[in-house]
Amino acid sequence: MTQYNTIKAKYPDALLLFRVGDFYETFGQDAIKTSQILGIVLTKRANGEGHIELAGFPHHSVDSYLPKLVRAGMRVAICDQLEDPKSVKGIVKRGVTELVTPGVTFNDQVLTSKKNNFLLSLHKEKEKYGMALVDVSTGEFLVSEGNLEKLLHIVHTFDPSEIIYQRTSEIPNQLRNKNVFKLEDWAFKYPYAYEKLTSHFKTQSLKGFGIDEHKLGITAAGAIFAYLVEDTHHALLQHITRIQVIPQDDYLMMDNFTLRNLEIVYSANHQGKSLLDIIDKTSTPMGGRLLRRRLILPLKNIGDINRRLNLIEFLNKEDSLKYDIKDLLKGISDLDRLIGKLAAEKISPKELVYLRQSIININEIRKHLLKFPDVLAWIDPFINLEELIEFIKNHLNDELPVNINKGNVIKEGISEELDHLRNLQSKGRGFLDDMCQREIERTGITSLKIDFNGVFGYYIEVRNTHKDKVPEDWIRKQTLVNAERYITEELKEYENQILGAEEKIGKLELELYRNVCENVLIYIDQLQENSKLIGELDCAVGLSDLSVEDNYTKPILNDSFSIDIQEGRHPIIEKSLPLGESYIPNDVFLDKDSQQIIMVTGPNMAGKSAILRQTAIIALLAQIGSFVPAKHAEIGTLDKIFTRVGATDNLSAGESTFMVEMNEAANILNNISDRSLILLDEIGRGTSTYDGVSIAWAIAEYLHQHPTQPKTLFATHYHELNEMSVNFERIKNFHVSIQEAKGNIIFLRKLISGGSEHSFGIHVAKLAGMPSKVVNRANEILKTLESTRTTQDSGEKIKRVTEENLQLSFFQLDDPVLENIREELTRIDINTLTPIEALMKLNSIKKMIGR
Ligand SMILES: Nc1ncnc2c1ncn2[C@@H]1O[C@H](COP(=O)(O)OP(=O)(O)OP(=O)(O)O)[C@@H](O)[C@H]1O
Repeated sequence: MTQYNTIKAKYPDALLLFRVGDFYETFGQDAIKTSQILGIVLTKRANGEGHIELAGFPHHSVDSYLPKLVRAGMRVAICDQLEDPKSVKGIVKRGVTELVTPGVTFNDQVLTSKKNNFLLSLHKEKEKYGMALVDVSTGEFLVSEGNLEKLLHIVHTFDPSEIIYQRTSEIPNQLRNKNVFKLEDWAFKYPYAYEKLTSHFKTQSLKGFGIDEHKLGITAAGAIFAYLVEDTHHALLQHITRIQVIPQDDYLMMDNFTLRNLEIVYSANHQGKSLLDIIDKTSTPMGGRLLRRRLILPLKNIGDINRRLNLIEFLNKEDSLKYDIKDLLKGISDLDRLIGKLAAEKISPKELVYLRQSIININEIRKHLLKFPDVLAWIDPFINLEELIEFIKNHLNDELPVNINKGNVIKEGISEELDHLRNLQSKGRGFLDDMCQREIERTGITSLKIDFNGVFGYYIEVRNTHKDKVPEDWIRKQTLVNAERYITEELKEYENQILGAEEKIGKLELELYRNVCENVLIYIDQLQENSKLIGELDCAVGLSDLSVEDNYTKPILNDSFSIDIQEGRHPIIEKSLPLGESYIPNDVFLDKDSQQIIMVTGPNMAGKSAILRQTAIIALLAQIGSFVPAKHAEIGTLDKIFTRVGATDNLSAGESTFMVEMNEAANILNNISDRSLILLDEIGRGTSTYDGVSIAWAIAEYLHQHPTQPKTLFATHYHELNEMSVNFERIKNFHVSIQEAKGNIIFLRKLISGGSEHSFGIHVAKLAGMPSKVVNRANEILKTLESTRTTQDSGEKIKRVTEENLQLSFFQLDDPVLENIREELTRIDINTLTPIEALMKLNSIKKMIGR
């Protein structure tokens, strides 16, 4: 326990797995947590005066238990026995060999194959943040700098599993619910960072990486090295071969709200699907991760986008080639992570087999592609790794065990010594059989046998009845009840050789295996390059399949300021419609100069939001270089997409819904550009009608008059906004059509030019099962309101309707009650009252009169 306490004191924030014999044990608070998370038994053991809690599991189960602990947000320090217990007297030396944290792990069970696992390091100076991101499992290493908004955008985009920051600085509120870890100040020093990075990359300066200017980013990156090497004991980082700046200017920007609202990588509800879920048909982890990255960082450069599109088009045409490639892709493992494990000396022989197979498949793909030289215009050539394949083939056996200790990894003919020892080992059994036979003949003891145990080694066993026939040169070693055990000189010598051989074979194989791994590591750059290309090719193959299966077309990207989509569809909704229903495609045309803002009105449930979102998603898919769900799409490239939806709840952030709505709208207005696409969905609805209409009107006006003239889709129930098109030439009215039949409505879901008069909200309330009393009363009020052309006097009208239709005469009531009711009624704002609130008000009025 003294040894345990000393080690534990060095890792107060981590859960310490303490190796004791064949078990990993936890003690005290760690044991309580471990037993809760893993559902294993918690025991107590006497400890000095009191008791200490204890929970443990067999060491071989660590691979299945460790991920559960890390997934539960634990930092786990693995403390191993550093020497062979057989070779020492007293307490065996122990030490922490690895600290596994949510953001630093190679464990396949903790990692998600199609998602990067980033660790983010933050360094703040004044109001500016330096950020560095590393995925230790794949070797990606990125830096960036910027204000809080940029930081939040990076966090949302890269979704780090863990954040490290300086002990003396404050973590922004918005990141408090993440796994955060404070690091000592010394780790965040620029000279330290510069030295660490240049010595890791073996360069004089960081100029070659284009990050030299990013002082804060470099400082944050240095802290990553401190954390990996000093804190978590991951010093073997050869697979981190470069550091890159996140070039934000190259990408189409979407803020957090937009990423969420368009359900790009996460669906809004648990059962739902995200855009990524719908379009991801990749076969490899590299392809899956790249597609995710592309979706959150779409391109702006038309040339780069077209390279991607042309590759998909090519694959669509070359069907049989695509089929062959897809088959080969399926046999390619997570090359990036295998390379990571190789560098960290954590790769098992079995995984080396996967690596070998992956390279073989890549080589086959390379050969296929060589037949089509045109492809080189769209994807860089794969590097020929035939030599490496040969090397692995020549050094390792075809079938390899999971664990190197199982042996039989290195091929015959590689090491003379190994072959000799193996020979000795395999001949061993025959030697013993021969000796046994010889001794039986010499002594006449027919039941004599030769065996082995851990205490005496090899021995000859003779039953007591034959004791008298034992020759003199045998040395007695042990007496049993019915038998005696002997050793001989010959047996001892054999034992020395054979036992030594086994141990030597183990050691030698391990050494040779490490050698092989080191030699494979020489090819790290080529392997990483091929892995990157596989990601790109896999993305293209997946998107090609998607375009064929779901009838997507190749978009045309240009420098114009318009978006012209014909028969566009919403890719997620079209996949989630009930059987038998098909998505109704729609045309959308937006142009900076002629049709800058489209005011979309139409009944509730008609499909207004769907049209807004599909327009953004189609543009976004086009800019990641994917075909799009439309008959025809011409997109003047966008640099920003903004979306705002009126009155979404954000109570958890401690802000009123309307405040959030206005905050976010303000953010849009302050950041627009001439290549922005803005979706405003019922903006203003979170306040009273008058305020709402006024704000919505003013926002639309502002966007119209803004020199950048950003393209905007504006869905609204404020039909008053249709009047804007009279005075604002680039605002055009459209509505989503419905058909009325016998008091019911049929949703046609077609976007048609012109405004609409009704919202049919009451009809939707009826569909939703609202009590008929409320529905009827709402219809009554609606009729009166509709007879009023202007909104100004509608309140008056409602009041009149209310007074005329009340069945209860106020004059029958006592005066104080009457006063209260009058007051209550005057406080009601009918324009913002929902049917449910109306019912509740009615109920409270009833209570006032004692009913
Ligand atoms: N073009 C379409 N084809 C088929 N179904 C559609 C289409 N557009 C929308 N829908 C269906 O109608 C539902 C409602 O659409 P949406 O949310 O866009 O309506 P809305 O007009 O914005 O409604 P509200 O004004 O109440 O917010 C969608 O969830 C989808 O199931």
